[in-house]
Order: sequence, then C-alpha cells, then structure tokens
Amino acid sequence: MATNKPVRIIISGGGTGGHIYPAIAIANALKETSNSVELLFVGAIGKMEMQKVPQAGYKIIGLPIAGLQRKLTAANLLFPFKVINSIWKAKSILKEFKPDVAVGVGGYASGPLLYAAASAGIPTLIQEQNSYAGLTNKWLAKNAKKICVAYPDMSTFFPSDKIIVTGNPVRKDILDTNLNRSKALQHFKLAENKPTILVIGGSLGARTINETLKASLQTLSQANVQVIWQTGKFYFESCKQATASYSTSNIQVHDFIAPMDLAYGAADVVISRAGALSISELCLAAKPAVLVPSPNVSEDHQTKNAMALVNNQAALMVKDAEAMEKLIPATLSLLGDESKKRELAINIRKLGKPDAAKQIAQEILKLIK
Ligand SMILES: CC(=O)N[C@H]1[C@@H](OP(=O)(O)OP(=O)(O)OC[C@H]2O[C@@H](n3ccc(=O)[nH]c3=O)[C@H](O)[C@@H]2O)O[C@H](CO)[C@@H](O)[C@@H]1O
Repeated sequence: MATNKPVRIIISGGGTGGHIYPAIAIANALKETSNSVELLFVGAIGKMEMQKVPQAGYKIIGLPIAGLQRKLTAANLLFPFKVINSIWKAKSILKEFKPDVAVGVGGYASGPLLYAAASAGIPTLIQEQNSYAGLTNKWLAKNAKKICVAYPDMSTFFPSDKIIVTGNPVRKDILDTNLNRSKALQHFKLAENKPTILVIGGSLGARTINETLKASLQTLSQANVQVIWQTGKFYFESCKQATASYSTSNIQVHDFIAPMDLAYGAADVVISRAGALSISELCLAAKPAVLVPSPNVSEDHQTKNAMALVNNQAALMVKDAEAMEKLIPATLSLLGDESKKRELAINIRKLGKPDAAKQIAQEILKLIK
C-alpha cells in the first residue's frame, strides 16, 4: 500500500472495553502501517468510548443510539426513532469526513454508521471478537466486504468467503510489555517479595467475583499474598467499604485500571471474567489464570471462550455459580504450585495472536481503491 496519499478511515463501535480496546488497537496499527491515515471514531453518546477514545488520542463523535433491551421496556419503544435519528447523523458524518473505508468493531454503536456507509457505497470491514457473533455484526455482515474474526468456524454466522481469521487486536502496550515485574509492582506500590493476585471483572466489573472477594477478605488478608482488585465503577464504593474493616493493606481496590500492561506485569496469577479481549490479552501476557465466565452473556459465549483455553491446559475455570465456594481456594492453590503455573503460562502463550492488529490494518488498507 502506498503511504503518501491521505486516507480517511472511520472506526465505529463500543459500549464496553471489549469493543473499544480492539478499536484502539486497530487505530494504532493503522497509524503505524501508513503515515497518511486520518482517523475518526463514532460511538454512542454517554457510553465508555466517549472517554476512553479521546484518552487514547483520537477524536470521537457520539450518536444518539442505545441498545435494545432484551425485556419489554418503555425505552424499547423509542428504539426505532433512535436508530433512524442515528442513521441520519451517521450520513452527515460520512458526508463531512468522506471516509475511504468504515470499520465496525461491534456493539450497537456500530450499526447505524456501518449501515449508512455501506448504503453510500463505502467499503466496510467488521471485526468480531467472540466465538459467537453479536447481533449488530450479524446484521452488518451481508454488506461488509471483509469480516475479521478471532475464532475458527465462524461460517455459521458469516459468509465464509468474507471471513479472515486474524485473532483479536490487542493494544500495543500490552503486546510490547516485557512484563517487568518489579517496575509493575513499584507502580502499584506493592512488595516484590509477595505473590500477587490480579482480579479483573471485565471492563464493567463482575458482581460474582466482587461478592466472592468481599466474602474472602478475612482469608486473603491473612494469606501471604497481595491483591490488585479491579471492581468496575458500579461496585467500587461497596467493595472499598468492605475492605475498611480489615487491616487489608495487602488488598488494593480500583474501579478501573488504565495501565493494564503493568497490572498483568505485576500479577503472578490472574482471576478474570472470560471476555474475548481479556482472554486475548492473557494469552499475550502469558499469565496463569483462573477464569470465571459470565453467565449473563448471549449463548454463554464466555464459557466457550474459557473452554478454548481449558481444553488446551492453558487456564483453569471456575463456574460463576461455584465461585463463592471454589474461586479463592483454587487461586491460592495455583499460586503455591510452581509447576502448574509454569505449565499454564507456557500453554496460554501458545494461543496468543500478536500480529492480529497489524493484519487487520493491512486488510483495511487493501479495501481502498
Ligand atoms: C458482560 C459483557 O457483555 N461482556 C462482554 C464484553 O466484555 P468486556 O467489555 O468486559 O470485554 P473484555 O473482557 O473482552 O475486554 C475488557 C477490556 O477492558 C480492558 N480493561 C478492563 C478492566 C480495567 O480495569 N481496565 C481495562 O483497560 C481490558 O484490558 C480489555 O481490553 O465484550 C467482550 C468482547 O466483545 C465479550 O467477550 C464479553 O462477553
């Protein structure tokens, strides 16, 4: 691809970190692949992308779109109006920015923009993070030129001639990190001589994991461990309060962690939900992990994500319903078992796809006439 002619690319999607961070990884890879790329993000007003994308150095415009609730609610009555209004706004964004390609990373925010782009004859590429395709991506697939996926056998959802298996695009800081443990521990002001557990509930936090941690504070505060506990914004206050009655200087509570490279770098064992991006990052960080898939996602896709690792002896899994009883014992036992940790780290690393973002960037640039 020639690198001199300016090319304009819109990236649209969001709602949760699992859609936003792949988008940022793709944007960064595009910037590295071609020195003449102009980028614009389009998300949903009020959603996480409206902060996280500008923090990553990119411009974003919000559409007045919201998700369709699975149960009958008054907000659902407004849904068709929000879609029509968003498609109108998307059309005017396209008219003004004149992109050469539009890229969708899933989440309802990408629906109106990608639909409007395809209708205007602008080539579109979509990226699907999970082994089970999201509603918006299924809807957009018919008009997309290419569909980049992370898992094999996605032809159940998408036309097979458009599918390219790339893996999930992961942010470069996580990719690049040499996971310097002492630098990472210094960042979190933690001791170098203590085993460290990182607890990640996905971008929004996980109720079951948080409740389990709260109920296990006594055990954790007495164990020879230190804990970096990401609760999610909604659960932060109650989790922070729960730690107040313990002498828990070894348990650090965060609502959200920005430097995830350092968080992975500090960890000896990770407790995590099994969202697609968390899984892809754990593979690249090569960390021994205990996964607790969320039972509240479509087609139980997090269990499928987790099983892909468990079946390769690359991670342990505890079911959400059994977390209260089994999660902390399983984690502490893993933490003390050097050979199991080594085996999991070696096997999980083999499943990483470090070139995914670069490969997707190249596929996007190939779409430009
Ligand atoms: C409940 C729900 O709908 N979950 C879905 C959502 O998960 P969710 O948004 O939680 O996404 P993932 O687990 O895939 O990724 C989380 C992302 O947020 C980042 N992060 C997380 C916590 C933090 O403190 N700081 C931080 O930067 C992680 O590094 C990662 O990049 O999208 C995923 C990708 O479509 C799906 O697989 C999940 O099933």
